[in-house]
Amino acid sequence: MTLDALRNRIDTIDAEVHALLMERARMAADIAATKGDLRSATIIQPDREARVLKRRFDDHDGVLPLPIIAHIWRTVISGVSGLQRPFQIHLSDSGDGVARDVARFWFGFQAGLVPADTAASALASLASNPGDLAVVPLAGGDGWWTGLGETAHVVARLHAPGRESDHCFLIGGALIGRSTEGATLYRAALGSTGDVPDIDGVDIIDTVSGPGGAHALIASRLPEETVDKAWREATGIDSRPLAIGGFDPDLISVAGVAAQSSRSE
Ligand SMILES: C=C(O[C@@H]1C=C(C(=O)O)C=C[C@H]1O)C(=O)O
Repeated sequence: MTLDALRNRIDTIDAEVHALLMERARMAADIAATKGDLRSATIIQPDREARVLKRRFDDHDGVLPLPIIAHIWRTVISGVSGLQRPFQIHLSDSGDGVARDVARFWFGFQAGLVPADTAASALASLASNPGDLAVVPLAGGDGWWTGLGETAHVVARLHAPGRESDHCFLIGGALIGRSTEGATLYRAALGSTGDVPDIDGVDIIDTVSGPGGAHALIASRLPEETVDKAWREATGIDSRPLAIGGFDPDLISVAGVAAQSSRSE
């Protein structure tokens, strides 16, 4: 085939892909109408978004590396979500650009980013803008996650391709759907010694100690009651671990595989 003929074929494919994308985007209005109240946490649903993305990863077979597929779909999902209810992303960046990279990869360049000086101020912005999201790096160790609970919750653990050791948490305001699949995250009190218990099926993600005592950020796929009982037994503390969100470990591991495949190209 000549170059012109090949380019004509690309033009035809582009028109088809574009028309299908617009058809998907037009569905946003019907979907929002079905969901009813626009001020509800059903508008942006991290569980459904994760399932859509994982289906693309599972079906993937072709020459385009997975991170490109992930980025395209994340941009589309972000756009379709924004058509239902506009939102902004509050960024707590420790100066290394990790949170910004993660936000751009997962939400595209069209998403409005609002820089925040600290994780705490990004979370405070969610309290006054409950339909917004925040991207906050775990690194830094100031235990910002102790501020999660009523007005904000973890909806995903993310990283940008090629930066898979730099985890960020995606935090949703009160009007963002809660993740119910995968692992639940808890804020759990530690004893005065700060000793961290070793419990099967419970991962310790971070610890912090401050004026309010020592706390651990833990993740588990076990039922809440099981985590509560095991934690109380192991620490001897009469305090229920507080669920502060969840994330899908499978999603991040698939994205990790995606990142590796891009590096080996
Ligand atoms: C379209 C929906 O709304 C949002 C957009 C999604 C998408 O573009 O696939 C998925 C979940 C929601 O965050 C939906 O709930 O299905």
